Amino acid sequence: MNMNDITVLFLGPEGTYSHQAALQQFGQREDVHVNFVPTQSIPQCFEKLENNLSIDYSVVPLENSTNGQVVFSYDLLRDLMHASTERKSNQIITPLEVVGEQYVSIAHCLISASRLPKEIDPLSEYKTIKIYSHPQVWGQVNEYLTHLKEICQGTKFECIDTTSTSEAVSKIMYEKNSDTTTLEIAIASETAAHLNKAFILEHEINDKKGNTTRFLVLKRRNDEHVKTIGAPTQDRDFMDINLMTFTIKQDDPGSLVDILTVLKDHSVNMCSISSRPYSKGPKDTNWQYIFFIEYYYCQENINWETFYKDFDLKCEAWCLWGTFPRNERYYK
Ligand SMILES: O=C(O)C(=O)C[C@]1(C(=O)O)C=C[C@@H](O)C=C1
Repeated sequence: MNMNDITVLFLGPEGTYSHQAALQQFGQREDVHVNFVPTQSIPQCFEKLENNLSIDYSVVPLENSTNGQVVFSYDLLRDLMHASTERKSNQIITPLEVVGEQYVSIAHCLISASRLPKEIDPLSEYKTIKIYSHPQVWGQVNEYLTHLKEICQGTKFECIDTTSTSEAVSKIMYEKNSDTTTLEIAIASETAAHLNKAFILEHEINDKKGNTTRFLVLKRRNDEHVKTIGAPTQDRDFMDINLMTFTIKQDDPGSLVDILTVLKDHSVNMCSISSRPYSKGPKDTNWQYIFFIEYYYCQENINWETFYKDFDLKCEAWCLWGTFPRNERYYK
């Protein structure tokens, strides 16, 4: 492999929405050769990037415009913060950082291994219909599945999780089902159907047209070799975003408000906030949370040094995941 090659990991196999995100981020590059490498799970996108120096980037889904957080990714960010031992005061320095974001349009199709006599009409003839897809998808096609169940009143439906949407198509194509009373179908993109030479029974079955998933681009922190890609630049029209996670002094009344007041006092404009359950160890009490915030990072009028000092005083622990340019697709 050439020194100028870069290797990008994504949730595979080819044809997933994560693959599409990786192509959008790196596919146009003419200065380097990009190797796109599929992996089997979102945890592997983190683990391999951290430990395998031949991997330069990972692209992971973060949130969907219809059904919200991709909890697998949120929890992996949380767990990595928790496992990291490098610390400056209350700031935790993780081995991975975020250097970019991507937005992919989600257009799910109902897919079968072979052509059915009449698109979706004959589905009611099956005793059982097994539908395979990535768990994130069920909340994106809820209304469609309800409608399908109404058409097929006598049919038993089973929704089966796969590691990705494209993997769902591979499953129905290559794992032969000899039971003629059971139909196995998948929900995935048109690209996944074409790559596997499968048949599309119905296009655009997601409940909301314009459904979009947001992805993060990760790399090893301070990896100079790949520093240039996705790093914030000064001469762009788009804003830079910071992603931060933090935990609060749980039993102090007003501790979350105190932290958010630091943003207000420094005129830092927050653009998202969410939380996930958090515990430091098996003996920890339930109902503790880690918070994820994003804010616009523009230099004008803000003294970032004092901002981070004040932030550090109010948090139990915090981690700055990186500064990255707001992707132009955000505005579409
Ligand atoms: O299975 C895929 O195709 C993926 O890339 C994963 C994923 C996700 O986890 O959100 C990506 C986009 C869609 O929202 C559904 C699934």
